Amino acid sequence: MLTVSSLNVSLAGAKILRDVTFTLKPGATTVLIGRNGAGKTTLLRAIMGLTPAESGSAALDGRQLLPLPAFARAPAGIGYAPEDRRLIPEFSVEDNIILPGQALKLPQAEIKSRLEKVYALLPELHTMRARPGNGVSGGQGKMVALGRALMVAEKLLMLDEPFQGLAPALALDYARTLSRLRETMRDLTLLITESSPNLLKSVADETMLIERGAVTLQSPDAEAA
Ligand SMILES: Nc1ncnc2c1ncn2[C@@H]1O[C@H](COP(=O)(O)OP(=O)(O)OP(=O)(O)O)[C@@H](O)[C@H]1O
Repeated sequence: MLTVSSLNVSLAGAKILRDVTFTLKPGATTVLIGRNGAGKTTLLRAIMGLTPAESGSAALDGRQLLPLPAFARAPAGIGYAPEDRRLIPEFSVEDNIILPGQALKLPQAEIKSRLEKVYALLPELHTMRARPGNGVSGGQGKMVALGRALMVAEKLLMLDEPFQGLAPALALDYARTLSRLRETMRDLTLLITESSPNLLKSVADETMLIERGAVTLQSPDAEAA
C-alpha cells in the first residue's frame, strides 16, 4: 500500500512536513488528526504531486510516486477530495463526477460502470446529477467531491477534512456513507484527515497524529486513555 518515508516539505522557506514516515494498512481506514495548520493538507497535496517534496519518498504498492508528475498520480489509482471541494461551477454534478475518468481517458463503458457504483453508494448524487456545480450547497458539494474522487480511487482514497463545515445532519449522512463505502469497497484503502479526534472514531482502524509537520502513530492504549 502507501509507504511514506522521511518526507520533507518546505513552503516559502518554512519547514512544513518533517521526516514524515508511515505505512497505510491495505484495506484499512487511517485517520490523520491534527490542528489547523499542522500540515494535513500539505501532506495529501505532496502525495498527489500538487506540492513539491524536498526529500523523502512515497510509494504506492512499490511504485515510486514522487518522480511522477501530478497528472500521472491519479492514474496510479489515487482519488483525492480536497478540503475546498473545487467543483467546476458551470458543469453539471454528473460531469463534475466523471471528469477525472475522462481526464484519464477511460473507455466510456468503464466511466459508466464506475458512475453507477458511485450512484449506488451516493443515491443523492443521482437525484442532483443535472444541477450545475454551483447549484449545490457546501455539504452537497462535499458529497460530489467524494463521488468524483471515487471515480479514480482504485487503490487509495484520500479525503481532506470531509466534515469541515458540514451541518450536523449532513455530517451524519457523510459518516453513514463512509460506513457503506467500507462495506462495499473492502479493498480500498482510506486516508482521512480531521482536526477533531471524535468525528471519525467509529470508522478509524488506525489513527495517526500530526503536530507541526511531524506524524506519529497513535497507539490503541493512547486512544483508550
Ligand atoms: N503555499 C503556502 N506557502 C506558505 N506556507 C503555507 C502554504 N500553504 C500552507 N502553508 C503553511 O503550512 C502549514 C500547514 O498548512 P496545511 O494547510 O497543510 O495545514 P492543515 O493541517 O491542513 O490545516 P488546515 O485545517 O488549516 O488546512 C501552515 O502553517 C500554513 O500556513
